[in-house]
Amino acid sequence: MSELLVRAEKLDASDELAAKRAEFVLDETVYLDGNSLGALPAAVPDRVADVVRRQWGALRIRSWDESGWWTAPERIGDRIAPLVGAAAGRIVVGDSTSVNLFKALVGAVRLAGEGRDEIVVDATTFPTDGYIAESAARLTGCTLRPVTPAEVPEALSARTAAVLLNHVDYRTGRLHDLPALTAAIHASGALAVWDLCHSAGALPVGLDEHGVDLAVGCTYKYLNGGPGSPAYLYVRHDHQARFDSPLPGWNSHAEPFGMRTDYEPAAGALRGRVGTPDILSMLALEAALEVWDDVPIEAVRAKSLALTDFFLECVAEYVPPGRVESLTPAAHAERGSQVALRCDEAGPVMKRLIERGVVGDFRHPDVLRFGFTPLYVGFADVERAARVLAETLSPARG
Ligand SMILES: Cc1ncc(COP(=O)(O)O)c(C=O)c1O
Ligand SMILES: Nc1c(O)cccc1C(=O)C[C@H](N)C(=O)O
Repeated sequence: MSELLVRAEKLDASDELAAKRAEFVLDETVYLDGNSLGALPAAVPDRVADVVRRQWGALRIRSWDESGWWTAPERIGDRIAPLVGAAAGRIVVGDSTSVNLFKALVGAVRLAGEGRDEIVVDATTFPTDGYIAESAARLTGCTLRPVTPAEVPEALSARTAAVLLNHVDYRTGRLHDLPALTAAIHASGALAVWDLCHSAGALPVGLDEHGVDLAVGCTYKYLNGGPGSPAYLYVRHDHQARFDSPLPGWNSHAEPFGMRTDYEPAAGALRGRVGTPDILSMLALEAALEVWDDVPIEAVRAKSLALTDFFLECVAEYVPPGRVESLTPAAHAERGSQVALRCDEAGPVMKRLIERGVVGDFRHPDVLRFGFTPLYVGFADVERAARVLAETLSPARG
């Protein structure tokens, strides 16, 4: 048995989160794609069956009250809140990340007020963020300034209304300095809008502590809510009374069943609601979030760093020199919960890895992406993934 495999087994034996794996539906596959679609928590199928058969099938319309359907967006928001460092009443669940980005960005420009007519956006961002920022800029009469996150401080000026950044970059896995960038944005008088898709559920975020103005995130990655599960919107407490959503709907009205022609926004984060929530997906997410009941996010972060450290070490040991190059920073303070390896022929290489039971993903043009979800990935999985990668890249051994 190799020295690394012996170490992997020791690390698994002392892993305080190891038992969590049993709360997920998994097989022999090494699943390193939870940064795209989280695995299925075992509690979800029965809950969904109950929602469909009893809540919808038997109770029908009564479930809006009796099964708590109407208040689900705020209730589930409160469940996500501690994972991203927010107090209750700051987060509302619903719609997609893309839609929430639109609400947050236009809302931020409206909060920034007169004279501020620029939106700064991460030029390396996940595409949807860039598209939404461009449209939000056009609709609000702002100019869009795409810059790299490192260039943000020098791009800020008295004209900046809002800055949209990713906490963790989807391609490289780089973790950006949310406290420092938020402070710099505030020093210029602008609002900070953060996309937490690749950090929520993988590491502490500290939204309230760092005074983040608005934030959005998806729930189908590290929060394991399921394909297309609803996203969320965070609105800082002292902005809530002035938050002017560009998508006001009857669900965010102060008196939804008053059916009034005039719009009066509800108080609190539920101002971020729009129309009828997607109850089946939302209640699947609620069941999925139960795995977090006894898990501190700090423990998840510690294991995540140990997993990515160990993966980088195994890759350095097993993979022939020069075949891959890590795009993910070595420094813990700059690393999310994934490792991105640049590799020639990355598409076919990932295809072969998947055929051999190691599932990561390929990102155009040359990136192998491996996501490490500490709730269900172990150290022996990591060793196996690096070993199979090495065999895949060394035809004589593969
Ligand atoms: C950073 C980031 N933002 C947004 C999205 C997607 O948003 P939506 O759920 O609206 O497709 C993703 C992933 O798909 C993402 O990685
Ligand atoms: N949302 C996705 C989907 O509907 C299909 C396939 C992949 C996704 C993803 O989430 C991709 C992911 N955001 C990424 O980081 O590349």
